[in-house]
Amino acid sequence: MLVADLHIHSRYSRATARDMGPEALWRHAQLKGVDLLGTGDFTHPAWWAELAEKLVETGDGAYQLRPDLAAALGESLPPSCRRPPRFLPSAEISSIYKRHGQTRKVHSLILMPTLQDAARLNQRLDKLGNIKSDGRPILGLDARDLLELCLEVCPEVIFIPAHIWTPWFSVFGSKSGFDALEEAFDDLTCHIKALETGLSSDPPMNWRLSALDGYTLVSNSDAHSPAKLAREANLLDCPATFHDLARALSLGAAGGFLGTIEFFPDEGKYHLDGHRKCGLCLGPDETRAYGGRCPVCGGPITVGVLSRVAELADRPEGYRPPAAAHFESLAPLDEVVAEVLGQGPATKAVGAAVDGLRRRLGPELTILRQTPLEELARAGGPVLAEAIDRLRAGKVVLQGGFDGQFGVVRLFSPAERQRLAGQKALLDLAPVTGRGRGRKAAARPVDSRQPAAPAAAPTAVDQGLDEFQRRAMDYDGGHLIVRAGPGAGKTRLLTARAARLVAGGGDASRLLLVTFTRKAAEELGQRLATLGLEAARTHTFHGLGLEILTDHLGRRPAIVADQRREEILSQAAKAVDLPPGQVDWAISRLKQRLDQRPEPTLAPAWLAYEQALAAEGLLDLDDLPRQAALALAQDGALAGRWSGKFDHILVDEYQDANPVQVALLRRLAAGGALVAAIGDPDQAIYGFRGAERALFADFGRDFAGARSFDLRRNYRSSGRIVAAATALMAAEAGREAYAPQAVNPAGPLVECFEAADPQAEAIWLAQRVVELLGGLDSRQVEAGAGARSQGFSAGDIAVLYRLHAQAEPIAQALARVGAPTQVAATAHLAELDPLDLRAQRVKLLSMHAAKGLEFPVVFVVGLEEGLLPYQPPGKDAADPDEERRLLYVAMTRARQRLFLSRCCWRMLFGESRRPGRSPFWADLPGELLVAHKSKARRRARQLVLF
Ligand SMILES: Nc1ncnc2c1ncn2[C@@H]1O[C@H](COP(=O)(O)OP(=O)(O)OP(=O)(O)O)[C@@H](O)[C@H]1O
Repeated sequence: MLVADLHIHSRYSRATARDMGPEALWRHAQLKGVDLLGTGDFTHPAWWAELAEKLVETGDGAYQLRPDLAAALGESLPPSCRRPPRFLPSAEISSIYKRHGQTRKVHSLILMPTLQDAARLNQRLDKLGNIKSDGRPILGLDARDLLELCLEVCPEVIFIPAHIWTPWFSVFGSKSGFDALEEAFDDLTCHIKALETGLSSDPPMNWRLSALDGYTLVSNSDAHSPAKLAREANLLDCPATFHDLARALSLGAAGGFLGTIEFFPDEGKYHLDGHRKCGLCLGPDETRAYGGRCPVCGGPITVGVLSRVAELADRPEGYRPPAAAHFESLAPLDEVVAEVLGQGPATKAVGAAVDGLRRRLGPELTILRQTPLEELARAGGPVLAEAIDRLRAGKVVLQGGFDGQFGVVRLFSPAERQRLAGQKALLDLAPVTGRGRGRKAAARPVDSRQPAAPAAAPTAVDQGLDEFQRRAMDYDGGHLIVRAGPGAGKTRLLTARAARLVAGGGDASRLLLVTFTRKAAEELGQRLATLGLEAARTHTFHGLGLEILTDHLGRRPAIVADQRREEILSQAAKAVDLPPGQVDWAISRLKQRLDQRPEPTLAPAWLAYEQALAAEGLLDLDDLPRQAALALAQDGALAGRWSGKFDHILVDEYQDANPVQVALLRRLAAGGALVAAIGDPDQAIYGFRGAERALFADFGRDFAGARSFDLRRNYRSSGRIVAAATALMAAEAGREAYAPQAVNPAGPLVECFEAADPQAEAIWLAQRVVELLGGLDSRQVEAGAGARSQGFSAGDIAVLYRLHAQAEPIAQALARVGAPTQVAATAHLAELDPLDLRAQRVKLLSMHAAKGLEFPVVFVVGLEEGLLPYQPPGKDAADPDEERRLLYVAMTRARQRLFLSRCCWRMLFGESRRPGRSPFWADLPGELLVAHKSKARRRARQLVLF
């Protein structure tokens, strides 16, 4: 028979013993009596490398410690315990994500046949999240998608939902789990063969759910130190190989799965309900009587495993399914000896006694389970024999654990213990009454499941457009321009208008939608497709230019490759003695206008650049819309074809238009197409690229007879966020009044933080993220983050900054707390793993890149002089009005929570600086803000921006 412990952690996981290395695992497995051990943490690159170096394949589907290492260590083991374990690559992954509108935190145990398979999985995971910062990585990947990925990498994978009942981090957990496996794993549920019951539940509790009948119930230690190995384990009657294990888990008894070694579930940290801070421990009935609220402080009671099982159970307590496997409840040997000796389990005396017992009798599990009582008495005295006899018979006194506090197993009553302390003998002791739980779960009727929270009723306005949006959607009297504030539903209006035009008899293929970025065009295209409008044309200005030019030339124009363009630019820059970057920017700006005329200082470079491109028959990207507009003006036949091509042209983000783009639109509309432009001049942030905000106001001049509409409602942000952002804009000198109105309630105050330095800012931010997510691991949960949970997932949070260089310390601080993080995707969508798009992570991106997006929670960092408005050294300061609009865009991305921060010290452009607050800070009304300040910290000099 084999003892298998499949779930442990290495020293690369948080809060683990330093000696959790392959050698110590090998040694302690033998002291405990474990034959087959999961390596734990194969996802961690350093641990994987150590395993690859120190383990060798057995040849039949498992691993063993390298013989030379084993030989060197063998001497340190008592001969009675020498039975080297085998290893299988294992890992645990924490998935934290939103599903069906709720934050889910689910842990999964994964076993792979070989380290090479593990490496292939790691490669994929590495792209989806941070697997380097912790042996048990946290990913924003749905547990179902994780299973899909594992199956893709290795169809034989063993995937086991871990400790399925723990409240905070499991598939059935009361705090963030599901009510059924199918809810979590959907179509892939059939690939799950086994469930790990965890320390706080034992098989009889699980037998109460008929839904679990088909699964093998496994138990593992989840050990963080060698001493805890095999505190729970599996008993197998099969060879110690991956495939035999997989077979046993899938077939149960028929495959050689004999049963499990269990903790008394009462000892687990979450067996009963309670509130540790208030010292309150409750049984399921009491929790219900208190309505789930702590009677001392009014906070939520942490509902433990017993209650949660009772909630989902469809069978009475005590039911035993016919196919149920055997199980034994034990306590660790050091705890038993500690009670016999009346000393703590970690004391020297207990350690020495346990050593002695192992030397004489063999591994700990053998002592606890199999050694005859007489032999135990001979080796350890009659009290020990009595203690182990009681343990085997389940005659123990239990005090249940609750809300993160371990329970207690006692083998002797207090009176017995007192007597023992005096006489060290047990001969005349009356037996303790049979195994009793501290509290029992009341049998609950089968149908007493809590009904699922009713989904929020859709409001009438949710289902469509409001009256103002509708008016703009329906208008067909000519050109129109819609001025709409942030969160006013511009995208919604755009697609609705397209759908309305087609529904009213329009031809979808004569509909053109124009956006500024490829990403926006792709998203819009997808939305239109869901409305059945695949035939509508969705283009960027560049894409449109390319099509028109292709038609004009009768072939696709050749576009200069990036590298060649750089060479040409640096040649051209030599003609004027300017840096190539500056020449690039100046040339690009010139090409945003039709009537470009370079300044004399730039003219030689411009000429050299244009001649070089022309000599090779190439165009650059800026040429596409520009040359297209020129071609339409010059080539009558072309103009004829294109000016009649569309009935309607819809343009998003019109405040970002430049003169070339407007010219192009005018030529396309010359045949009678109606142009509908939507935008928000307060969000014009691309002036530095040549966009001209004034074109918005000039729409009526460019498109005669245009009617203008105003959308003032803000559907996105809470009232205080809207008020703060509006005040920011209202402070701009000489600005016409424009006040969006929040549809949502006021919501919480905007939180502001003044940090000593970027590191302090990053740490503060990471702590807020931990709270918003309700804790990412059990330490954080037990430190109170769980109770402060606000129901957000990592994907709900964005951190926005002015310069990319600000991201680094924040990404590091987030990695330290284990938050799944993604620094602005640089890869093009097509290059990403499809799961990448689904992974839920805290997004770090520039304020510019956040344009058009929205997030429940937004942090805007670095509100300082020099950064906002941006003032690069030796160059002109950025336009302060445009910088104000940029902050406005950033703040208005937030739906529910907005955090603003700045640093009092920063290394910027190689200079140590003590920047004051951004001047915009003063424009935010104090009554909307709540301020925090960091304690003085040592400057983190290593944090250097540039
Ligand atoms: N009529 C409406 N009823 C309810 N919700 C709406 C309505 N119109 C828009 N919304 C919601 O308001 C939010 C903002 O909409 P959208 O992203 O289209 O705004 P936007 O005008 O493009 O904003 P921004 O310019 O700030 O990027 C979205 O969550 C959208 O679903």
